[in-house]
Amino acid sequence: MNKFDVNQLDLHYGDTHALKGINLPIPEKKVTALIGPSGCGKSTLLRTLNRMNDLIENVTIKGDVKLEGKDIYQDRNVAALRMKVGMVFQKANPFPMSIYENVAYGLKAQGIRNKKILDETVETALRSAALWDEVSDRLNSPAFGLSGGQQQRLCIARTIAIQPDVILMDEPTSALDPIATHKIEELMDELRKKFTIVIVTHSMAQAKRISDKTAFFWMGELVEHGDTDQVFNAPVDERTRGYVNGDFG
Ligand SMILES: Nc1ncnc2c1ncn2[C@@H]1O[C@H](COP(=O)(O)OP(=O)(O)OP(=O)(O)O)[C@@H](O)[C@H]1O
Repeated sequence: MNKFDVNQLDLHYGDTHALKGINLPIPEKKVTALIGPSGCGKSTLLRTLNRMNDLIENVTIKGDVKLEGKDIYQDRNVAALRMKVGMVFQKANPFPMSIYENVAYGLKAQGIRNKKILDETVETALRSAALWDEVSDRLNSPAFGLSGGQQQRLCIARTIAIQPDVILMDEPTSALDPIATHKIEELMDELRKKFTIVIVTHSMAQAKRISDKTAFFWMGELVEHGDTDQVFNAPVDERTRGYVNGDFG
C-alpha cells in the first residue's frame, strides 16, 4: 500500500521550475531514498510532503500529493499534517532545553501534562532512537551537551515522540562522522518497521545500504524510480546509469 501518491506535481520558485511533472508512489513502512545531483529538486520534493514549501515566498504548486488517498493541499490543517509527517533536518537542531524537555516538547504543545504519560513517552521515544542507554542518567542535562550524532538521534526521538506515520529526513547524516552515521543507519532498520521513511541523501552508498526504493532526480525531473537494487544495478535510463556509476554528480 502507498502512504503517498505524488501526481503530476509541478513546483515553481518564481520563474525557477524546480519540479517537473513528478509522479511518485511512496510505499508504506519502507525507506524511499531521493538521490540526484545538487539542485535537482530532492529537498524540494521532500518538503512538499509536509508542506514545508508553503513557508517560502513565491512558490506555486500544481498537481497533487495524496497522503492515504487525500490531497494534502486541499486540507487546510497543516499543523495536523506535520504531526503525521515529521521531519529531521540536515543539521541537528535541538531546542535550548534539557534532553527530556526536547523529547516532551511536542506532547506538551498538544496540552499533555500527565507526568506518567510524558515520562513513558520520552523513554519509549529515546529507546526507539537508540539513545536511551546513553542519556537515561542525565535526562535533565542540556541537549547541547550531547555530541553531534547524539543530538541528531535526539531530534529523531523528538519526532518519534509525537507518533507520526512518516519521517522525512533531509541528509540527516551529512554533518556526522562515520561512526555516528553508522548508528543512524542501524537505527533506520528499526524505524522502517514502524514508520514510512523518505530520505534525501548525497551518498549513493548510503542509499544502497538503507533504502528499499530509490528515486533518481535530474534537473527537476524524476528520471527513474523503483527497487533500490534495480535502480543501482540495472538502471533503465542513461542518466541514472551515469550518476550511480559516479560519472557525474
Ligand atoms: N527557497 C528557494 N527559493 C528559490 N529557489 C529555490 C529555493 N530552494 C531551492 N531552489 C531552487 O530549486 C532547485 C531545486 O533545489 P533543491 O534544494 O530542491 O535541490 P536539491 O536536489 O535538494 O539540491 P542539494 O542536493 O544541493 O540540496 C534549485 O534550482 C534551487 O536553486
